[in-house]
Amino acid sequence: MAPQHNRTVLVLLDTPLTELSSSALELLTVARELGRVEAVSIGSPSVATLAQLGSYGVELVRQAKGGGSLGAEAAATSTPLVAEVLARAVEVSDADVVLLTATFPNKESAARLAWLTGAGLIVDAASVTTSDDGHVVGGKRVFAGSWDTVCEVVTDKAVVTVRANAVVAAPADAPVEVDVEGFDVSPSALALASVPTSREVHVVAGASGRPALAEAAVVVAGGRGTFGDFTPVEDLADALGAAVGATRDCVDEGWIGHDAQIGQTGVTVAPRLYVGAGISGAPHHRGGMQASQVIVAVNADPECPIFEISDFAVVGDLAEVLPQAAARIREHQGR
Ligand SMILES: Cc1cc2nc3c(=O)[nH]c(=O)nc-3n(C[C@H](O)[C@H](O)[C@H](O)COP(=O)(O)OP(=O)(O)OC[C@H]3O[C@@H](n4cnc5c(N)ncnc54)[C@H](O)[C@@H]3O)c2cc1C
Repeated sequence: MAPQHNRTVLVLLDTPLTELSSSALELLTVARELGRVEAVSIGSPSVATLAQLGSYGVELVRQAKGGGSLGAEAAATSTPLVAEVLARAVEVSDADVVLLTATFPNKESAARLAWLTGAGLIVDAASVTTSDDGHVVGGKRVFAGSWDTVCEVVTDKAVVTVRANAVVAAPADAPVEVDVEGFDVSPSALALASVPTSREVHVVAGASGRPALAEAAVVVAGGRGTFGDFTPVEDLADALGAAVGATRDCVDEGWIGHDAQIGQTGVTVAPRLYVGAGISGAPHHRGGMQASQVIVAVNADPECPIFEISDFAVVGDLAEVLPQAAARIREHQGR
C-alpha cells in the first residue's frame, strides 16, 4: 500500500527510552505504511534512540512535559496518565491514528484514550491497513486463534494496539532528521493519583536475558513430556534466541514459573516460530499458541493432537531431539 502522507500517525514509545524493542520497531514499520509518523515520549529519548527513530522514518518526537516532579518511569506506569498524555498529543498534532504496542497496560491506556478522543479502538491487531475510503482496518485473530476477523474503524480517529510479530521490522529507505518538540500536559487529579510513588514501582529485569514471552519472535515450550527437566528446552531456546514457555501442567507441578504458562489461562503467543516439546496439544494450550506462524512439535506419540496443527512434526524423545537441534543450530551459526 502506498503511504498516505496526509495522515498523521502517532506512535507511543514505551518507557524507559533505552534501545527500542523489536515490537516498537515493528510498530514504526506499520505506522510508516499509514502516513507521516510522529512519536510520543514520556521522558527524554537518548541520542541513540533518536538515531534509531530517524532510521525508521520518524520526523518528530513529541515529548510530554508537566506533572510536576513525576519521574518518567513512574508516570508511564499510570494508564490514566498515559491516556491523557496521548489525548493531548492528538490535540496538538491533529493526529488521525495512534498506535501502541499490545501490552496489557497499553491496551488499558488505548481504551481510555479512545474514550477521551471519541476515536474508534482496535486492540490486538495482527495487521493494520486502510480501506478504499481511507478508514483504518485491523486484522485480528479471535476465538483462541481459530478465526481471522477484519475490523474497520468508521470514526475520523483510530486507536490501535498492534501485536508483536505483526510485521517484520524494516528501516525506512532513507533516514530522516528527527525533531524533538515538547508539549504541555496538565494531568487530571485522577491521573496524578494513579501514579505510584517511587517505592511502589517494581522494574522486573529479565534475569534470564531471554526475550519476553508475549513479544518473542521465537518461542520454545515444554510440556509434561519433559518430566520436569527443562534443560533441553532452555538450551534450544538459547540457541535460537527464543523465549521459554510451558503448559499449565508444568507450572502446576512447580517445574517452571507461572510467567511461562502459555494458553487460555496464561500468555497468548503468536511468534514467527513456536517449538512445542512434550506437549500433547490440549485445547486450553492450543488457544494460546495456534496463531503462531510456524509450529514445530516434538512428541514421542505420533498420534498426539498437536501434530494436527503443526507445520513440522518430529516423532521422537525430546531429550534426544532438542539437544541435536540445538547443536546443529549452533554449528550453523558458527558458535
Ligand atoms: C480450566 C482449565 C484451564 C487450563 N488452562 C491451560 C493453559 O492456559 N495452558 C495449558 O497449557 N494448559 C491449560 N490447562 C491444562 C490442559 O487442559 C492440559 O491438561 C495441559 O495443557 C496438558 O499439558 P501437557 O501437554 O504438558 O501434558 P500432557 O497432555 O500429559 O502431554 C504430554 C505429552 O508429552 C509427550 N511425551 C511424553 N514423553 C515424551 C518424551 N520423552 N519426548 C517427547 N514427548 C513426550 C506425550 O506423548 C504427551 O503428548 C487448563 C485446564 C483447565 C481445566
